[in-house]
Amino acid sequence: MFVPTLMGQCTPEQQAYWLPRALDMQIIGTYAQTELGHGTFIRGLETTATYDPETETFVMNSPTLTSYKWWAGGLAKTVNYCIVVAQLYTKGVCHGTHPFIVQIRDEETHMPRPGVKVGDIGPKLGFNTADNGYLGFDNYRIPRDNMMMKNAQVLKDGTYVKVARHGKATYGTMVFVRVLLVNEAAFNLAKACTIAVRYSAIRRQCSPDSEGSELQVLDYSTQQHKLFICIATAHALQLNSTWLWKTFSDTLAAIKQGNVDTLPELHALSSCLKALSTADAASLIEQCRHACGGHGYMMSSGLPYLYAFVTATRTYEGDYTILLLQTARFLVKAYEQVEAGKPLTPTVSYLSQAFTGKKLPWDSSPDGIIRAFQALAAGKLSSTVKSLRKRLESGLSYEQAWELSTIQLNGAAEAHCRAVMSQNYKSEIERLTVNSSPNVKLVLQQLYKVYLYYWALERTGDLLLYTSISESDIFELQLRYEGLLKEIRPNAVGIVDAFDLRDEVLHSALGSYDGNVYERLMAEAQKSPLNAEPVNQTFHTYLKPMMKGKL
Ligand SMILES: CCCCCCCCCCCCCCCCCCC/C=C/C(=O)SCCNC(=O)CCNC(=O)[C@H](O)C(C)(C)COP(=O)(O)OP(=O)(O)OC[C@H]1O[C@@H](n2cnc3c(N)ncnc32)[C@H](O)[C@@H]1OP(=O)(O)O
Ligand SMILES: Cc1cc2nc3c(=O)[nH]c(=O)nc-3n(C[C@H](O)[C@H](O)[C@H](O)COP(=O)(O)OP(=O)(O)OC[C@H]3O[C@@H](n4cnc5c(N)ncnc54)[C@H](O)[C@@H]3O)c2cc1C
Repeated sequence: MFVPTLMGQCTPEQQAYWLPRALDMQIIGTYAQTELGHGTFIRGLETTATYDPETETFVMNSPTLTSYKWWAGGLAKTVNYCIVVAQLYTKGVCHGTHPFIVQIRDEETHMPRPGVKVGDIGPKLGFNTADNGYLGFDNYRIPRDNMMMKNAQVLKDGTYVKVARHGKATYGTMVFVRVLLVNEAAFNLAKACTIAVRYSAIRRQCSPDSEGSELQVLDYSTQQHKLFICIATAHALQLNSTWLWKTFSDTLAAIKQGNVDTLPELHALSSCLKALSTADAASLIEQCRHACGGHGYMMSSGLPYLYAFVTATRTYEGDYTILLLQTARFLVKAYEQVEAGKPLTPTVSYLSQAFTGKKLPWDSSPDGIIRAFQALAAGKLSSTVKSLRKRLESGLSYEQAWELSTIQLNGAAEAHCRAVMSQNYKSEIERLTVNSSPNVKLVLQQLYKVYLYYWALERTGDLLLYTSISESDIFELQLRYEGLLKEIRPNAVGIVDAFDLRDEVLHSALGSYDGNVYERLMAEAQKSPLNAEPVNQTFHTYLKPMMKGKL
């Protein structure tokens, strides 16, 4: 995050100075925004940077315990520079949060600079190879030039000048990383399902008839139900990530030309896609672990590491709930635009047809299911806005009415995101398989249908509310879904092999290409320190005296 922020928040002159040093790793940096007391609410950050025109420096201070920076990766022991997000004061006025480049350690000795308090925050659920740190300042001075001045400037005499065309321009790095995290979710989920599918082809358990041999667990319908949605979701996330990357690049190009019109839509999309992709990836990686039974619980399966790593992505760079609520803000505005007969931006354009007051006729084709997901999102949005307005009519303030409606707002944003993801999944497959063989097309479409049927069956309650789906339609969809799992089964191992992940990347005794699961599990077990000696010292110190009644 250090380098992208240098690129996004510095003037060309500042970039010319800092970027080569960072890219050559003459300096190592991190992004220190979150504090002990505040992560989500950026405007509530307490670290201060007060401009002193006499010395042309900013004085950095951490006025309270809760103002200490907390969490930045590499901060504890590795980095010597930081991007610090602090409340800017000049001429006695607070201008809100701004980013500053702050040297925290000596470039030669690596000792913390006087006035800097820095350390490690301690062990975490995962990410324990990263020294996430804390950081506090006591009247620590940095040169005026170290304020990142692309979007706002403080002149030598302390005059504050706003440059950016958009109020949230300084939040740009977060948007960028949210876009990258969708790709990261796809990659890690692909790893988990490669491990679980390969293992399920090796693992045999139970014999349905007394004569036959034990089945590969991959042959069980329930196992296919657990795993094939993981493969389909990895594809869906990968294709959505490519699409989102293009949307991001187009918006960035427009901003460079001075046009910020598409930023709100990009923010709404990157927020909900980051939220849903990280949450889905984390829960499906856990499902892959369940699919590997007891051996999935071994660290040597690789799955606990993956889960611990990915579950953090649901929180960092904007918590799941918070980001869905950002998308909900955008959706409520879109609803108001429909009411006012105004045009809508592309990803919400489906709303313009959606508020008919009638249930959408059910159609179980892939296009029909996408339209149903859109109807569901529109229906939820409409009910949410009704609740919001009812609360406003009862005399509540907008903020109070909004807060009471946030459960519904999150539901509407989730449904909208699922509809967007399904639509993108379909159009990207169509685009990418124009010249593919019929067999490749068939397999990709089978997976795509698994995604649609799975989520339609997960949301039958909502479909009953907002479409004309009947009990027999649901029954028929369930049978089609189960049939599809059997069609995919013969290709399942080939499909995960096609992720093309080397054993070194998977790092798993269960998921290696050669399938030598039991040999690898035993070899990993031999590495346990407890196996280094036949009798452990604890036997002599504790067990034996206890057994002899001498403890
Ligand atoms: C094909 C793809 C190729 C890719 C290549 C692949 C390579 C992959 C490998 C790379 C791996 C990448 C992995 C990287 C890992 C890095 C590790 C990261 C470690 C973690 C770091 C961090 O966590 S840093 C800290 C992050 N913190 C947060 O995210 C805080 C969350 N909070 C917020 O963002 C905001 O405070 C907020 C959204 C909650 C709200 O802010 P605020 O209170 O100030 O605003 P309002 O709610 O009042 O809203 C006002 C108005 O502004 C709009 N808005 C808010 N944010 C933005 C924004 N970012 N952009 C644009 N607009 C924004 C908001 O919607 C409101 O609009 P209205 O019009 O008024 O409604
Ligand atoms: C592994 C890891 C690495 C990180 N790396 C960095 C880093 O390099 N740099 C950095 O600056 N930060 C980093 N962070 C911090 C991270 O960005 C924050 O933890 C994250 O943004 C969530 O903020 P928070 O911890 O304040 O959660 P909180 O906001 O305190 O959330 C707690 C709960 O309250 C809910 N909540 C909060 N506000 C609202 C609201 N308005 N409405 C409804 N519900 C609400 C949330 O949904 C959540 O359930 C990292 C975090 C982790 C876990």
